[in-house]
Amino acid sequence: MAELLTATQMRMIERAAIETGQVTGLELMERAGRGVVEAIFEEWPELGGSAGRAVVLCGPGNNGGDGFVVARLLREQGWEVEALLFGDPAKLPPDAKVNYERWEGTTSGVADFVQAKIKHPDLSIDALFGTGLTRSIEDQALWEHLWVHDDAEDAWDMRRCGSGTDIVPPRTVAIDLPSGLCSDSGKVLGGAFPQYGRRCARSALTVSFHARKLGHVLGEGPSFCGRLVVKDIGLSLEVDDAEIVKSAERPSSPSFCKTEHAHKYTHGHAFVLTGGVGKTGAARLAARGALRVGAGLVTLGVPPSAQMEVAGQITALMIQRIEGGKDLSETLLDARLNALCLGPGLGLARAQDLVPAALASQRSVVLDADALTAFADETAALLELLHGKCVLTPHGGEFARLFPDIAEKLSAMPGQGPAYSKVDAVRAAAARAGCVVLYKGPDTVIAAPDGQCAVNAAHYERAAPWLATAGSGDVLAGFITGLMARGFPPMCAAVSAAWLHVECARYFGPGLIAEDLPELVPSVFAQPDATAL
Ligand SMILES: NC(=O)C1=CN([C@@H]2O[C@H](COP(=O)(O)OP(=O)(O)OC[C@H]3O[C@@H](n4cnc5c(N)ncnc54)[C@H](OP(=O)(O)O)[C@@H]3O)[C@@H](O)[C@H]2O)[C@@H](O)CC1
Ligand SMILES: Nc1ncnc2c1ncn2[C@@H]1O[C@H](COP(=O)(O)OP(=O)(O)O)[C@@H](O)[C@H]1O
Ligand SMILES: [K+]
Repeated sequence: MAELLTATQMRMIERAAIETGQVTGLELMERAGRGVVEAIFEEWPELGGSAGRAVVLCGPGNNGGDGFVVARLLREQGWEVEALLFGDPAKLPPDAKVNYERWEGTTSGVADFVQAKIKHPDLSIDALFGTGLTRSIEDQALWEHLWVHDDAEDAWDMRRCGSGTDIVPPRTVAIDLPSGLCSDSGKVLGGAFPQYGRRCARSALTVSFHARKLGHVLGEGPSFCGRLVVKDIGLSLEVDDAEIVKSAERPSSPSFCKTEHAHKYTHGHAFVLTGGVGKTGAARLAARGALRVGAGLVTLGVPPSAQMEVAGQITALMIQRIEGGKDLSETLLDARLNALCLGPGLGLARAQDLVPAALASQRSVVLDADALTAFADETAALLELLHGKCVLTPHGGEFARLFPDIAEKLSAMPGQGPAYSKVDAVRAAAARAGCVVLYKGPDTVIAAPDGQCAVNAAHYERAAPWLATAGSGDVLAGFITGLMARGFPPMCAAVSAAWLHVECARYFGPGLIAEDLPELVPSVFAQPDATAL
């Protein structure tokens, strides 16, 4: 699986490579700068044939050092380049200082920017702060220059008139991270000036090194990065760190494949509980999802009032009357019913009755939607009943109801970096719940109580905005239930289902509705090379 690194982990990898003599810090910086220039010409091939004009904003650390490498390499290609340094050259860290000296060009201080020779550059490069940003940017002159970078050309005028704040100007490049973004959380750390609000430099292209950082995929990060390119700088990823967060991808083991000689019960029997009459659609979507991911059998547990409604809507699915918790406990005496799904359209009263019976059975259980909300006022009681075979699938509102203190920490304005992230929050929630928690969103984070964690990012090449449609979360709950019925361990089921969910949406594209999702599973399964990006 691809790793998503924190700033500390990236530094560990870099340090290990330097200390074992594989490479010097200076060589890494050179490779980083070369990677940025390469990415720029890959992104805008039209810039390759001509000598353009570039402004490079360099910061006081190694991110600034990368900037000086880029400045030099562009100049070597005949570009007119102006470098601006925020900070004291004498205080630059050693490798950055060497590259400052190698630059041998004029370097203005950031405060002189208004006198800068190059107006409306072809490229504006943000090498101010990368993984070393630890606090908010308090220098107003610097902050205004970030705006100029962000606002290159006409966007500046539009913003001055108070509009166009979402416009991404052309050819702005961030080295490693857009300055102002916290590399571990994707939260905006930089610039808390009342007249500008809390903002971060927005770039059209972000070029990072070795691996994605968490801040590229979490929270607001993707909206500031533009396109994200990761360049190899020759580091190896052999870090034995259980803390490392993975990027969700197609499972290899257990895999989605079915063995040739198995029969339907080998693949498990999923049981999805529905709400009352007029409220059964969500559970039917989940059940269809469970069937499509390969559960051998799927049965809907319906209250008597909804029996006719459900019977008229299903074919391969089966139906079983479940009036209340007592019925459910009796039904679950059949040990073949091995994975349960409660929540979609269940209704709060019915959830309060059925969830304790479901959890007492010690089966694999997915709790979603109403099954979570029903316990908002008695979370302690729910936490008491949860066990290691459960998966909770809250969206933001449900998460805040179940874990209000954690949600508050997550939404607090960060003062210092690294800021408390969605990864921190979901890990804390999973540890408290003693089971897997999948917190939905374009940056879905999945964590287990032992700290394992994965992010299923629907961003960049994997953007899936059409998943924001009623009922798509119900299908996801069904996917997880179906995979658990098949014997996938909870964490693996949740990560695989989240990955599949986004792949289905990408396969369909615009116009997707929740009903389409289960029907797209065969197409995604048939694509051997659908990969995590
Ligand atoms: N690791 C690797 O493998 C590789 C890393 N590489 C590159 O190095 C970058 C990381 O470099 P880095 O650690 O020097 O941090 P960086 O982002 O330059 O900032 C630190 C400086 O900013 C300052 N500062 C912080 N916050 C501030 C604020 N709010 N307002 C004002 N100042 C503030 C801080 O000051 P201090 O906190 O020390 O007072 C310090 O001076 C990384 O992103 C990548 O581009 C590549 O070369 C390839 C290999
Ligand atoms: N912008 C988006 N990009 C990608 N996925 C999204 C986006 N918005 C929502 N999703 C996904 O869509 C699903 C919505 O689930 P949920 O909020 O429970 O809605 P519902 O209850 O209507 O099914 C989740 O899996 C979530 O991760
Ligand atoms: K930067």
